Amino acid sequence: MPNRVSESRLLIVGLGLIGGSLAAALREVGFDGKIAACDPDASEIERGIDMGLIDSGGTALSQQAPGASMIVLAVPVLAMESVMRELADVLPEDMAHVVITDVGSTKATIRDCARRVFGRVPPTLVLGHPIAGSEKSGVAAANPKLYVNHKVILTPEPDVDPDALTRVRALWQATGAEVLEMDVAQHDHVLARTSHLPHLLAFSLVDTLARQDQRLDIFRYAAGGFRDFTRIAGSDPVMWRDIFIANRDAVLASLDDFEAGLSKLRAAVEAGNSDAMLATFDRASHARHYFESLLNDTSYQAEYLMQPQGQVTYRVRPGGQAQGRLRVPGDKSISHRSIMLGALAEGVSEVKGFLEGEDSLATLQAFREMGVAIEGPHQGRVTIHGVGMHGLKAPSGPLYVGNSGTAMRLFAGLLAGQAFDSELTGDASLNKRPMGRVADPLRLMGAVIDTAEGGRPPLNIHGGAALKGIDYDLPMASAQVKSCLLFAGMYAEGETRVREPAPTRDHTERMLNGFGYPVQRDGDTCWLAGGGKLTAGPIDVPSDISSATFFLVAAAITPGADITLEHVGINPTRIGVINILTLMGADLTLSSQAEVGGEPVADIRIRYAPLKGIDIPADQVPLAIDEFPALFIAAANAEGTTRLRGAEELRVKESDRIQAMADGLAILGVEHTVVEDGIDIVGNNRENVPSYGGGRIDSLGDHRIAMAFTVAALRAGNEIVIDDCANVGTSFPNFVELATRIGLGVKVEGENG
Ligand SMILES: O=C(O)C1=C[C@@H](OP(=O)(O)O)[C@@H](O)[C@H](O)C1
Ligand SMILES: C=C(OP(=O)(O)O)C(=O)O
Repeated sequence: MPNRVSESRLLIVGLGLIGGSLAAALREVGFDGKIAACDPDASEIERGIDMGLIDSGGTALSQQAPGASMIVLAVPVLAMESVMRELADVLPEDMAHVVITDVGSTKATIRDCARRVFGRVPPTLVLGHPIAGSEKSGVAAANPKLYVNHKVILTPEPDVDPDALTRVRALWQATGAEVLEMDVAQHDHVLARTSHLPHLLAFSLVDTLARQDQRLDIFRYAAGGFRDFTRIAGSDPVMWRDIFIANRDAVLASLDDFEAGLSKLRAAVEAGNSDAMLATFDRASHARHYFESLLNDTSYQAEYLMQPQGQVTYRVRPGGQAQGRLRVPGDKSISHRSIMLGALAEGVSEVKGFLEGEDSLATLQAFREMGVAIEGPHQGRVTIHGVGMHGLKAPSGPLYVGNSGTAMRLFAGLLAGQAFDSELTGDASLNKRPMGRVADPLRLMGAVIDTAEGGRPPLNIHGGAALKGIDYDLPMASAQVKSCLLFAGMYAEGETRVREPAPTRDHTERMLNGFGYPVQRDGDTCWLAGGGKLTAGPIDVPSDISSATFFLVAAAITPGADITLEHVGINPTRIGVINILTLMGADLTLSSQAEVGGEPVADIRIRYAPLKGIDIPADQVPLAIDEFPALFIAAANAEGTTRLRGAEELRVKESDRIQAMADGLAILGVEHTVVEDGIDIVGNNRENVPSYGGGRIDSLGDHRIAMAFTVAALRAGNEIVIDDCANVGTSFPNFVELATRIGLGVKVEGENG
């Protein structure tokens, strides 16, 4: 066993909480050597023996040191030098056989002591610091679990004896600690900020309040905040005095930073500057959650952005009804853009109907990490305190955008225009998707962007590039690429013009105009001039037609069905699904048409009518690009063949949607032929006979594949089981609830909690 502690006699000098807990931990793991202790307080030694922690001990180092194979110095930092001097006297000239280590909270002063006492740091002296403790002191408080899952930092000198280092590591690993190494200066700098400064503040706050006249009341009524903030003010005063003497310079530097931050906050409170206060509290609150997730060893994304990523399986009963009135969540494309534009605007934007799905929440979080104060979401309401076109701050790490191609591509355009460097990364599905389509034209504008091999994420965007407008012919019909370039164009010199091979969703153009940033259009080309600004305003996000589609198809294929979907966005660049279903014979009616925040909306009623196969018109493909998984299910329930061509873009979505759907249709027994840019599907619509069988289908983690096959079960002969459905939460968090409400039998398996 490499980590076995094989010391014959361990001597702990200073039998307090730290030394006593070390002895207790070693006892608990069955350490078979002798443990002795030396402490000026004879009663502590007696107590240690009574507690069974040590075998022997005494107050004189000259009697305890000889014969020890390892000595742990667990005395206060300022006592280190005198202890080392005594050791130098009693230990033999050649100290090669005794390994010495310490537990001091500062390292440079202890290294200096060693140099003064021994002439150099002996190779068998391994300086260390267990980051564990408690406000309690004395051996009576010894706790065998004190070090479990705590860090112990070793700060060995470059010429350390490797055997000594191995033995000290083994000692701490045996207590359950995680052992790290760093150099002395780094240790002292880090500890000044993470431990010494907070202790100083806690001592100071309690002392200040305790000196005030009404201190009894203050302590009697002090609430949890006081208790939480000041627990460490109960720590050992001598030890802490020593630490502040020993680590003076690093502590003062961190105190300067703190005082600067505090005086800014003071000014904000004084002026009643609510934006400044919110921005600080919001950043701090998220940073605190981030630390907590680090401490708990879970990833930030896993904890805050993603549903538990365990395997989620939908088990869907064959048959069922499709009846009712529903409102599906807010539009994903508009939700992303509302945060992006609201953040860069001047003023406060109030958003209603925001999609609280993982994709749009990841976008919101990314802006928080760039210093934007955002309140909510609370039931679809979000308040964004815009920072202006140049007000974003450099994030402290990579920006994680989850599963969302839209976020990564639109962010790429925005970030290319910033003064700071940034990195965009996503989940396993997104990290396989092509980003050259945005990186290439952005480079033509002067952006400096690195991608992984094959133009895949992560994207590293170098700040400070001077962008120039370009005139760009999109090689594919993509609203994401168009929007990316328009966003970069706001930061570019001159005009940025984008020509589309076919119309794609125009939310970016509408919303920019709504925020007072003029975007013009002539035929297939739209353009804007750089250097403008955005003015905050209210945003009303309509329900997402892409989410509504699953229920449109549910009703279109289920005899007797009648569903009304309320307040759905019917932007002409998004209604391919309405046009295609109508061509297939579906019975659709629109009512309550209105315009909200520059986007048309309507209630859509759909009643069952038998469907027939069609050739999908090429011009409808970009207008229904996200709706094809569901439309393939409609096709499987339509009499005759439905033919789709010109849809190669489907191959680079969250999955290869042509292949993923074809594989699922094959399992259900639906006849089909796959081609590079589309598919032929041969369906049936005999009312009293199931259209296909059942089976187990892999959604490949693609939300739309999972939801499409859920709806397919309405006309299946047997149960459909769909694996890997957790990502439904990216676009449609309450899908199962609404599906159940209209009459589908969905059982969710494997969800945590
Ligand atoms: O701009 C947008 O919000 C979107 C554009 C489309 O992608 P492409 O631009 O890649 O076609 C669409 O598939 C995506 O769900 C959202
Ligand atoms: C393709 C989609 O989204 P994105 O590209 O943003 O991941 C989608 O929602 O179907």
